[in-house]
Amino acid sequence: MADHPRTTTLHEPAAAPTPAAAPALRARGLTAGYEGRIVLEKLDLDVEAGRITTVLGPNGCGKSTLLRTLGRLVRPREGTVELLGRPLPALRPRELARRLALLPQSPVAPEGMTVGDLAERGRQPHRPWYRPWSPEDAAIATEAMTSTGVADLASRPLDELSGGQRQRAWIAMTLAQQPDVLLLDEPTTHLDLAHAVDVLDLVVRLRSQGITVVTVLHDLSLAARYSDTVVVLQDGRVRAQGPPADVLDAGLLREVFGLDARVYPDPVDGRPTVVPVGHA
Ligand SMILES: Nc1ncnc2c1ncn2[C@@H]1O[C@H](COP(=O)(O)OP(=O)(O)OP(=O)(O)O)[C@@H](O)[C@H]1O
Repeated sequence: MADHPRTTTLHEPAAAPTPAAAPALRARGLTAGYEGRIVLEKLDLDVEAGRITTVLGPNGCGKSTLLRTLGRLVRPREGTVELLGRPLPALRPRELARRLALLPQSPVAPEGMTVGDLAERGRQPHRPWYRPWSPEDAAIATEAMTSTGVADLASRPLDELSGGQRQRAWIAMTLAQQPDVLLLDEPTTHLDLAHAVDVLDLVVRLRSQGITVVTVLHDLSLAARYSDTVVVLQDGRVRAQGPPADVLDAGLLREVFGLDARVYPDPVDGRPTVVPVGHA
């Protein structure tokens, strides 16, 4: 009997394409928080693959907690999270780190660590203990620094950089990790508008490489400009989710943020621009 040609092997799980409709992240009935405090309650969320999703909501509403739970830094009390169709608890730490990178709000590096050291750290999940540092690792780390504009700073210690340079160095580390899904918690904090736009332009480039990005932003107009989807949190649940133009209106901003605002469509692309007027 003739052999049938094999198109896939058991050793190449990545070759199996994710169905287009499958979300990159799926949370169901997610209840999570900290000792004595529930922050997210029975939250459901689908994050579309290959898109930019931005989580919005007032201070303390649980945006970071949501990102940390999606990234398995906080273990849910109830409910499930699936990453690319697989339950988070089923993933080994190294495998999770190859698929998902989380950049927290205020990451801390050991004293004296350079930008180059940090980018190299991103390669750790791809290097088993028995495999030495390879030219491929070096090329990927360099590419990550180049795409974030910090290659010239490779030998500089992080603690001698400006806030914007440091932020881009951390993003370089997550890129060297080559994740499918990138969670960025307030990546534009401390950045002036031009540098914030640089970081968000980079996020757009990552999307064009097929990376799913979930970010937290406070600037509603920037969120509207750069996001495919916005997710508005209130009382531990998703209050609204969809394209910015469908979600961000004056009524929602009043109810969720207690903000009186005028929302205008941009004359060029129709994306909403939020002009705050005062406290609602
Ligand atoms: N490690 C922790 N231990 C206990 N409570 C925490 C911890 N981290 C956050 N919280 C609390 O959980 C709630 C949600 O915090 P979280 O940081 O998720 O909110 P956030 O929406 O990201 O806020 P912000 O916009 O201010 O960054 C807050 O009441 C906060 O005080």
